[in-house]
Amino acid sequence: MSLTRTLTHAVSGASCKIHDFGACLVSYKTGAGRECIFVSRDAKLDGSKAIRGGCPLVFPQFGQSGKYESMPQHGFLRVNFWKADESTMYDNELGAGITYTLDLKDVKQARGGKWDDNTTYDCSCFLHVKINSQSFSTILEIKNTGKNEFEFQTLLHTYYLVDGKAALDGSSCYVKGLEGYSCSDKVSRDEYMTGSDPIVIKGLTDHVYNPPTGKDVVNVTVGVGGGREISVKATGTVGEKSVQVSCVVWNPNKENAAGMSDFGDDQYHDMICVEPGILGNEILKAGESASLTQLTEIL
Ligand SMILES: O=P(O)(O)OC[C@H]1O[C@H](O)[C@H](O)[C@@H](O)[C@@H]1O
Repeated sequence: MSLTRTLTHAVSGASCKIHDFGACLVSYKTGAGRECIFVSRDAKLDGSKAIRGGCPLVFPQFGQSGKYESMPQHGFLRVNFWKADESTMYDNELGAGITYTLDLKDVKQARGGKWDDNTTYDCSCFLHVKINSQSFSTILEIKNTGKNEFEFQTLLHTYYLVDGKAALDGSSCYVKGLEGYSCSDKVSRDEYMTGSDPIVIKGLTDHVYNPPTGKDVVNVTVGVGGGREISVKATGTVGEKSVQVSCVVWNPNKENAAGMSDFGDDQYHDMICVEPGILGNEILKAGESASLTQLTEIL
């Protein structure tokens, strides 16, 4: 049985592939057939490890916070099998789409800390994927189905394919639109405000950009090599209110690529991760839902 489902938008010819493990979007091709998503050639696609590439889903923690330290990095969504809800599939003039679901009771791997087998929390997660000729969107929705509120972080860890091995060429691979954000550099431990220069990959890059007060949405333009650009817009809600969305920019560079068994030593030239996330330790009350929406348009 194949673990990957292909969705095609008949009118435009655009298509995407979604892997059941982690409901990971592992390919999006425009109507003209251009691939936009990076997946490592060494990625494990058999459910034995989080997929190295695509759009891994992060929840209830980003990274390895002290609070849930017994839970593996980035939480449990990316390392469990989700169910495709075939009743939600559609393909019409505006686009094609499908919804995947994961209930906490079906989470077999990476439970831990406050989310271990004795947890007092419960949740159901939904990933809505939509594609059309020039864009794809992923909406991650988390519903608190338990009796207790919980604190969480969530993020869409999207790996974009960079053409022409240009990830380290700042003239064609960059992120614009994060001016005035506060940057937390996880490598140097520096904290600073961004200026007007685009963000470029100079070496090992692991930056968390938090927006200034009053700015909730992420709206960036990403250079992905060969003079091509994409637009990434992201919004977040918790309950009825809109919340601030941060943006992580990551490239493992030579030093970290060498240490990853599921990433080709030279492949850091071929990708840039631009990862919108709700990282403010929001509280999700019983019965409420949170959502993180990412819309990527190929310009
Ligand atoms: O290796 P992973 O667990 O997939 O994490 C890959 C990367 O994810 C994010 O971008 C984090 O900011 C990085 O610190 C981390 O290295």
